[in-house]
Amino acid sequence: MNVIECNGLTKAYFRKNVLNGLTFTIEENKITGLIGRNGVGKTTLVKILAGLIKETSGEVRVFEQHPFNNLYTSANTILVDDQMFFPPALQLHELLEVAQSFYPNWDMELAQRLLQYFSFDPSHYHQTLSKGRTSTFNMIIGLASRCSLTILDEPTTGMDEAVRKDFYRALMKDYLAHPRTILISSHHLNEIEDILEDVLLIKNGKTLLHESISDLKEWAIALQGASTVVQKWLVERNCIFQRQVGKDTLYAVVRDDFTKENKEEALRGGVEFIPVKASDLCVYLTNDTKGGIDDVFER
Ligand SMILES: Nc1ncnc2c1ncn2[C@@H]1O[C@H](COP(=O)(O)OP(=O)(O)OP(=O)(O)O)[C@@H](O)[C@H]1O
Repeated sequence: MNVIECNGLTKAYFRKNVLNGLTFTIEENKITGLIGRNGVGKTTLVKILAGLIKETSGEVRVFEQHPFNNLYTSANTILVDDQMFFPPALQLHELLEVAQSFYPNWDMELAQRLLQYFSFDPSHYHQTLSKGRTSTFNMIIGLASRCSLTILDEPTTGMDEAVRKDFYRALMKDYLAHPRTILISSHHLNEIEDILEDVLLIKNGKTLLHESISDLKEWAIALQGASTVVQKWLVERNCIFQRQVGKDTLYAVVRDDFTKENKEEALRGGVEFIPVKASDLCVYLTNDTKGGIDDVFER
């Protein structure tokens, strides 16, 4: 079953389209990374999916229903981000009790164990927590709610390295024990790629790529060697990224559609084939220039 279906989804702010005909589906019980550059519309998209804002046009379905102001989808969806609002008069332990009354799959034991593990004082108030502690508490709510659709928008903002690692481990363990549909928006694909099954990459308000992480790792290949030789292999290929390495060596990333024979010939000519990390590929694909920041310094 598809938990999320978007078809030609657009969202405009002041007549300017942020989402521009976004089409994709997400199946149930998968962990998908929502990846895109700053300002591409990730938060806008997850707010639409969580029913907090309304699309401008196109179709959006969550659990086969329109999510905006929808009680069914909101009871089965949680959006964890740094804008989560909690009643300021309630202490942390009271917030857990309120959450328990709202989310049907809430696991109070897990929430309390995590609260203790991360050394929270249950009598503290949410608005007095530091940035990293706020993210950690919000993540506890996100995990313990066990919502069928769990959306995490930049969930590790402000967390230190140790807490980030604990968070991803906790997420993975709980997901394996209680599979659900998880959508994680993050700038740090390298940090989350080990736990992802799929990657949804957006650019210019559209789906640029929606692949399994294993396919993404083999989607492209880098060629490195003498510039003239590498250039020969770039003819009639769409070069995704290229960088001069040293005086006469070129590093170029292309779609990996080489045959075995092609590769053997290139290797004989001195070209080295280097795997491209999924996180690097996403950066290259979403760059507006082929050489990244180096282009700024080229004249
Ligand atoms: N309420 C709003 N009113 C007007 N413009 C908005 C509003 N919310 C977002 N935008 C604009 O929409 C664009 C997309 O913003 P959004 O926050 O969805 O991007 P994002 O991909 O989550 O960015 P980041 O990675 O930097 O968090 C930005 O140009 C932003 O300025």
